[in-house]
Amino acid sequence: MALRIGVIGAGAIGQDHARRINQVLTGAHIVAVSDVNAGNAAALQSEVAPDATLFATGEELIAAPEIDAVLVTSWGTTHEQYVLAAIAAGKPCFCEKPLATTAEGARRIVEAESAAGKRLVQVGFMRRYDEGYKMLKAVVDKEIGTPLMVHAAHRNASVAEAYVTPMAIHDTLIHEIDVFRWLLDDDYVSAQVVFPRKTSHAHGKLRDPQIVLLETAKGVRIDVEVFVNCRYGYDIQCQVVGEEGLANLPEPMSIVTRKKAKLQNAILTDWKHRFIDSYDVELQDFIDAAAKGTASGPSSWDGYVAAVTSDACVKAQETGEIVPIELPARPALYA
Ligand SMILES: NC(=O)c1ccc[n+]([C@@H]2O[C@H](COP(=O)([O-])OP(=O)(O)OC[C@H]3O[C@@H](n4cnc5c(N)ncnc54)[C@H](O)[C@@H]3O)[C@@H](O)[C@H]2O)c1
Ligand SMILES: O[C@H]1[C@H](O)[C@@H](O)[C@H](O)[C@@H](O)[C@H]1O
Repeated sequence: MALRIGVIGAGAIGQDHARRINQVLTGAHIVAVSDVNAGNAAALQSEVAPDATLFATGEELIAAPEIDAVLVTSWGTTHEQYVLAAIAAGKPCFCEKPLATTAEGARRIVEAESAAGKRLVQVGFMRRYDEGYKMLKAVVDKEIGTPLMVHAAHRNASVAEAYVTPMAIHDTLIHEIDVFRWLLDDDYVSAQVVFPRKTSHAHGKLRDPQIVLLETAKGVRIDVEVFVNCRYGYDIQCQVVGEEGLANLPEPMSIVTRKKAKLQNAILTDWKHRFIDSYDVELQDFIDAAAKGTASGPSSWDGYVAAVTSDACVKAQETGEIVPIELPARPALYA
C-alpha cells in the first residue's frame, strides 16, 4: 500500500513537493492537507491532490490515524511545533529547512527524537542529493588533496519586502552551512560577517550583499557571498581549493547559442528549477525510509548544527565580531 502523506503548509514548496509525490515519485500519495490559509490548502487540493482531505490544523492532521507520514512545508517559525508533534505520534516527518528558527528549538527536536530512540526526521537540505554537489564531493574526497579554502556565492535575482537582513542567514545561507559540513566532513568553529557597499536594489531594512566567513575545526576558511538582489538570475557558485588543485561545482546544464555575434548560455532565475532533480531524489529517499517507519538523509542533528551556526552568523551580523561556534557532544542516534 502507498505511504499516506499529509502536507502542512500549502505554499510554493508545499505545492511543488505535493505535485512530485503524486505525479513523479513512487510509493506514496498525498491524502491530507492543512494550511492556516484555507485558500492555499484548497488550491493545492484542486491542483495536485484532488482526493486529499483538508484538516483545520496541522496537529489534527498529524494525529489522524489515516496519515502515515508528514511533510512540513509551512513557514520556518512553525516547523518546531509540527516536528515535535510528529515525533510524539511516532510518524516519520520531512521538514523543510530550517528545522527550527532557534538553536534551542532544534535542540528540543534532537532530544525528543533521541528519546524516541529512532530516526523519524529528515530535514530538507536537498543539495546533498544534487548530482553536481555529489560529483564535487567525490573529487574533494580523492583528487585535490587536503581542502584549504572554499569560495562560494549564493545569489537570488531579488527578494520580497518581507526579507530582512537575518534571513540572508537562516533562509538563504543555511543551504551552504549544511552542504559544506557534508562536503568537507567538518564542523564550524567561528563565523564573521562583513558588509560591502549596499546595492541600491535592496529595500531599506535589508543589508545586501553580505560576505560570510566561516572557519572549520580542521582549519578550512570559507567565504560565501550572499547577494539576494543580484538582478541577473539565480546563481549558486562553489569552488574548493585543495593542496593539489581546485574543483568547481558544475554549472546547470544549458544550451549554448551562437547568434548575432554572441556566444551565450542561459542562467536560471528560479530556485525551483536549480535543484529540481535533487528535490525528487530527497523526497524519494524520505518515502523509502518512511515506508519502513524511519528516516534517513539530513538529520535533526544536521538541522540543529545549522541552527547553532545560523545563530552565530546572525550575532556576527549584529556585532561585526568573530563569533565562536561551539557544539555539544553528538547524541548516539546520529553517530
Ligand atoms: N529547500 C528549499 O530549497 C526551499 C525552497 C523554498 C522554501 N523552502 C522552505 O519551505 C518553507 C515554506 O516556504 P515557501 O516558499 O513555500 O513559503 P510560502 O509562504 O509560499 O508557503 C508557506 C505556507 O505555509 C502556510 N502556513 C504558515 N503558517 C502555518 C501554520 N502554522 N500551519 C500551517 N500552514 C501554515 C502559509 O499560509 C503558506 O501557505 C520555508 O521554511 C522555506 O524556508 C525551502
Ligand atoms: O527559501 C528560499 C530557498 O531556500 C532558496 O534555495 C534560496 O536561494 C532563497 O534565498 C530562499 O529564500
